[in-house]
Amino acid sequence: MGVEVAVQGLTKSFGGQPVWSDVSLTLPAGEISVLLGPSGTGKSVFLKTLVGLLRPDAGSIWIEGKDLPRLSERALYEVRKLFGVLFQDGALFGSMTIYDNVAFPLREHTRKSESQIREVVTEKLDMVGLVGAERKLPGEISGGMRKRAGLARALVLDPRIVLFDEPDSGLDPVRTAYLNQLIIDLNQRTGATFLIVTHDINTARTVPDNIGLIYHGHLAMFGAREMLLSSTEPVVRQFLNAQRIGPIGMAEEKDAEELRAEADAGVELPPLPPIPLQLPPSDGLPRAAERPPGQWCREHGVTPPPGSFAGLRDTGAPTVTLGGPRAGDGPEVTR
Ligand SMILES: Nc1ncnc2c1ncn2[C@@H]1O[C@H](COP(=O)(O)OP(=O)(O)OP(=O)(O)O)[C@@H](O)[C@H]1O
Repeated sequence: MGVEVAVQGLTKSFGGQPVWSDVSLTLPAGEISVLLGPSGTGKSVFLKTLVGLLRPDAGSIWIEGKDLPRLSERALYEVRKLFGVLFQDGALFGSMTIYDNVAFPLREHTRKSESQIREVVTEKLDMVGLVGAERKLPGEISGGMRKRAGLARALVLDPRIVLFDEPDSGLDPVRTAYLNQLIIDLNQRTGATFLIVTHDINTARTVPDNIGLIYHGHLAMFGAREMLLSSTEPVVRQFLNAQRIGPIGMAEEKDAEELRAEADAGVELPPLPPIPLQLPPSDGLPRAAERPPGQWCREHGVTPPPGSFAGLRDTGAPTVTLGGPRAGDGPEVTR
């Protein structure tokens, strides 16, 4: 099962330059959360800080009653075993076969015999659909396969928290859809807590239970997927709907003059698009943390954008679309 990660007042700077400050959020145990933000806002730094590769200047990261920044190196080493990390490029060793790459953490961190290692490696390669590629070198397989090999390696110690740094970067939309399905299925199967950094808006809209947005050195918002997708907060609305109109400029924040010019010209953000259904796991069962579509909006008195949750039948039973990256396209299949 996954564990909760509670971040409180986290602050990080390099050479006196703050990357972000006073970040507080809770990753609920076993749920999928996505972290968004313009380039360079420190999303990768956040992941590295969570896993203890970087020390924060201030703040706490509570996991199972332990505050990570306060731990000794030795204690931190133990807590790190709870984590699996999929780095941006898969971070595979180029001179090692896929098999040896995936086996690496087991050889480093466990006393398993080679036959036990073979069992685990084969299971994880099967999970990510890479059986048959064991003898290949990373340079001999596609980018999508390298991501999946990196994922198999991230899962090999049965982590309870998995961090994904842009798992979809460099992948075409179809491969991204497959990878997203794989992530949802792995979450369902392992029950681990997932945090995904992505720039892919479709992923952010359909995969997670929760969404966060880092902007201008702060966590602008973090909460239930429906909260962010129905938010009228300009930064959230601009980012989640991939618009040029709004406070985010090419080089971070627009200045007051640029914003005034936009207002004077009468340009406004377009209406919020409908909230899609969450992607379901392939096993046909509800997601572990699944809430009825529209529940958050109902409970908080928020009217979702028109056309939201398309595919719901009148009975209230959810209907979903299989096989595509976007819920709501194509034929409806009743679960
Ligand atoms: N080890 C480091 N030392 C000094 N500065 C660093 C270090 N690591 C990251 N930075 C700086 O921190 C800032 C945030 O970088 P980071 O890679 O976390 O951004 P990001 O939001 O993940 O960007 P992108 O979306 O483009 O991947 C950048 O200005 C970067 O140069």
